[in-house]
Amino acid sequence: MDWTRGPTIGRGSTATVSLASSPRSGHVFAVKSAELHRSEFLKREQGILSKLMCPQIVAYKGCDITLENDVLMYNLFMEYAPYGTLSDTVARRGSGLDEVTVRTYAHQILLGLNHLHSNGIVHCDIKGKNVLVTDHGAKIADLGCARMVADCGGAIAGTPVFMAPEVARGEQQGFPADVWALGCTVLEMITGCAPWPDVSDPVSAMYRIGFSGELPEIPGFVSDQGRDFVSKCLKRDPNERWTVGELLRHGFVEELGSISKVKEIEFSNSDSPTSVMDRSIWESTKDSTRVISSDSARDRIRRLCGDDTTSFDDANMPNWEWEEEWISVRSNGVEECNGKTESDYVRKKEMTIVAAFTIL
Ligand SMILES: Nc1ncnc2c1ncn2[C@@H]1O[C@H](COP(=O)(O)OP(=O)(O)OP(=O)(O)O)[C@@H](O)[C@H]1O
Repeated sequence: MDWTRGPTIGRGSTATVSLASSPRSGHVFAVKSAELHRSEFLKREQGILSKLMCPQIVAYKGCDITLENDVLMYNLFMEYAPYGTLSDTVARRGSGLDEVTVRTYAHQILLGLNHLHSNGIVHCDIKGKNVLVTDHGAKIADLGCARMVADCGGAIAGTPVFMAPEVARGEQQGFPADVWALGCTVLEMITGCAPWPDVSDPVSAMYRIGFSGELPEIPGFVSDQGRDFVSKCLKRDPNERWTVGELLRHGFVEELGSISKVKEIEFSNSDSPTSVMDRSIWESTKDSTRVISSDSARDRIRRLCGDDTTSFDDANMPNWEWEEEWISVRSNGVEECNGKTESDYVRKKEMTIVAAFTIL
């Protein structure tokens, strides 16, 4: 497929996301790209996203490999979310969202999680920055950390302040860990801040979450129903935490206003790009934090402080071009994502520990 790369609309720790369009159909979509030799997360995301079809999960539209400025790029195509992430929505508001909106988004995230969990997939990195907002509501995105629950043995992944206690301790990361992260995401929507706002770095966040016995604070102004919903998500013992199925029947999300009400509230003053002609570029996600590790919590936390940590700080980040112009991209004969041609270029590399973090 021929397609045209547009302006960059987001950057994460593992990839850059651009607007894209197909000259033939005129369709606009998003393309998430990484240099081929650094595309492990993106390929994993493609493998999972391509098997899913759910209105509350960002829609997969294909993938390819391109040669751009002599660099092989792995590209994952997906539906374009014109309102950016849930965190962007909260930031535009400048404070927390009203409760009807929070309930609506929480319900949609639950529906997306229900689809993942019913297919045996744990997302492992639910947070406002990984939920996209579209005309059809909230959609779960960034499945780069996702995995089959059966494969959740040793490795843990995610963003420290959204980690469940058992994840921070390096013990397990199953479906209940996504539910904890959902509770944190609801708090993010309510307060406008990530949970544990007083922790200054990922290491202390993980110690505190894993070993202190504390819970993130629920503000006093939250309704009884909202407080109860968040409390059911934020049980420190994963066996006591409610499942996604149970939460879908909780009064906080069971009866909701229509999505058009949310759109009216949230999108009326939106400055997000709404068409391919709008060159607004969202803020970079520099404060995004992801840790993947397969050793014990204490070892891992110690390692995160030490020299053998692989840290993708600014100096180590891929040198992404921030395209200001639309660029025509052709697959250059390397069209198969999983075909033989790719293996000619991929240097297979075992990655047991990846820690990518900046100050929260
Ligand atoms: N489909 C999309 N439509 C619009 N914007 C998007 C889309 N996908 C991603 N973005 C933007 O790009 C940013 C980075 O995307 P994403 O989180 O998937 O990358 P990542 O490298 O996996 O991030 P992380 O740092 O969490 O690992 C998002 O925060 C969002 O602003």
